[in-house]
Amino acid sequence: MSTHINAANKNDIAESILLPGDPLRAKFIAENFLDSPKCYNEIRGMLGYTGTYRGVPVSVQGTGMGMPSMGIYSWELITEYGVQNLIRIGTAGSFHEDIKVRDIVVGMAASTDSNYIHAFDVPGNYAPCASFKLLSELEATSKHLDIPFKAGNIVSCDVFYELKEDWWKKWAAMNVLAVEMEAAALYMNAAYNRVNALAMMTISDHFVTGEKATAEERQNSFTDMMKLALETAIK
Ligand SMILES: O=P(O)(O)O[C@H]1O[C@H](CO)[C@@H](O)[C@H]1O
Ligand SMILES: O=c1cc[nH]c(=O)[nH]1
Repeated sequence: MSTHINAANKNDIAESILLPGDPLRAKFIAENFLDSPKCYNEIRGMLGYTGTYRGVPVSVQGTGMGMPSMGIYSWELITEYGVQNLIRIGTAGSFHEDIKVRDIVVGMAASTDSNYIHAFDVPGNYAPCASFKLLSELEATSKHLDIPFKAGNIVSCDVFYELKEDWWKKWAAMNVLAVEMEAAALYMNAAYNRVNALAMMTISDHFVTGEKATAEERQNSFTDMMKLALETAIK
């Protein structure tokens, strides 16, 4: 048991885990994709489950919104439960016309406006990046399942409701693909602890066209991303 996760034993959580921000997305995945799922965490309603996917143990854990919350869950999963492969499956807002709502975007790197890096006291600007191992496995899975994704730099922001309407355009000018709120913290925690992390997001909002997915879609659909993540997790 750790401060925010009350799994009884270390072995109650698998070595590979999917991390949606929304705990009800975790429940949906457990109920629709895992065999014999068992709920190991209900603290704060941040649901976590372990089951098997095609015979291999896999867990799925809600992480909440924002870097402090992702920071807490990923740190406890890595340092107290020995999790080795952490795959965020989130939603994001697209900055580019050719990256559409329901497309899947993978963060090869995660720029950020947060100061989460202060915890590690590096003497310069740190570039949080994805695990090459997981990214290579995802690429193979994507070809096999014929589920495409776009990979590039994303940005993890602290503020969802920015006051300046065109705040995102400067990130878009640097070819940053999309915004979400957790990947950078996940990548930093994983790097520091020498484990593998990858963040993939389905586009739910579009900054250019104004299109938006519904809350229900963000919770229960986006199943292509779930399949890609599960197949990558069991490699
Ligand atoms: O859908 P999730 O995984 O929560 O991800 C995105 O959605 C939330 C904002 O609505 C933030 O957590 C952001 O990163
Ligand atoms: O952080 C996020 C997630 C989805 N859509 C956004 O606009 N921002």
